[in-house]
Amino acid sequence: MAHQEYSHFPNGDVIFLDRGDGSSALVHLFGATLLSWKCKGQENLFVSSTSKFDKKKAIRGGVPVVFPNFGPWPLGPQHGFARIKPWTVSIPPTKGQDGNVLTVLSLEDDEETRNMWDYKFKLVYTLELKEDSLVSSFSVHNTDSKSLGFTCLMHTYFRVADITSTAVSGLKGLAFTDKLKDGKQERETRDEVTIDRNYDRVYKNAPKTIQIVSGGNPSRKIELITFNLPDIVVWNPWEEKAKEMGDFDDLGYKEMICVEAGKVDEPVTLPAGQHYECSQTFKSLL
Ligand SMILES: O=P(O)(O)OC[C@H]1O[C@H](O)[C@H](O)[C@@H](O)[C@@H]1O
Repeated sequence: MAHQEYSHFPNGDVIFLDRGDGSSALVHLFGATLLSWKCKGQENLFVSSTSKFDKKKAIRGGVPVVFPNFGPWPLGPQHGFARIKPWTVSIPPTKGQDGNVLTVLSLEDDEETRNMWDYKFKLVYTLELKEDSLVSSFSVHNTDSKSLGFTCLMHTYFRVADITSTAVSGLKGLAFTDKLKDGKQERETRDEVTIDRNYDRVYKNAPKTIQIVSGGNPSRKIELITFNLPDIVVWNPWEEKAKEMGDFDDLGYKEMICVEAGKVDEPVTLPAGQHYECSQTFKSLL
């Protein structure tokens, strides 16, 4: 758990949001990666104990920000550069009169990003910690004089006590692409999506609220509420692929499920001077 504790990191690497009532969040400035979200003292995110934290490779776990490309990218690294850039704190964690804590991080184009992807942009990532929820708002500002196109996604690794008693509900009837079957298009027929092997599916046009329910000890029930992030990726590497990844705990697949809200099926085209707003909210129902 050390990688999810504020005291584990050198000054300046992470920021800590604390309501003082068991509700807290920890964000690493490398990739603006949310490492921890606790509600009533209970951790709800998974971070691999073998994650590198070398400020080169994306952090394996929490919520890395995927931008400007989801998946393999001919212009740069898989899932884009936002998750491997140092972000700036625009507003440090600030407690309001309601006890909620807000912070704002940002990332702008630089020589390195323009060498891969020749656009000027500004990303603004606002996190607001409430008693039983965390609201993460993401906006992409096109500060260039030409149109730009992108996909984006919040790559959330939810912690679960037991993957075999974990289910995602709200996906029934949705068309999905199975990335493990060469992008075959299928339709979900189950009320509750459960996982018993390597999964990598992109569900399209999901409802704005879905639920991740997991049993075992502790049990969890989390609502994922999205705005302008219509697609949901469900991923678990399972045993063999987890072992192949140098930064993934061999047995970690039993304790996580990635449920990733994104705008990935159809890219956003953003005219010069415009911005795109989207958000995801985690709400603990227990
Ligand atoms: O290993 P990474 O680059 O972090 O990607 C991890 C995973 O991210 C998403 O869930 C993709 O759908 C998967 O295809 C990919 O394997």
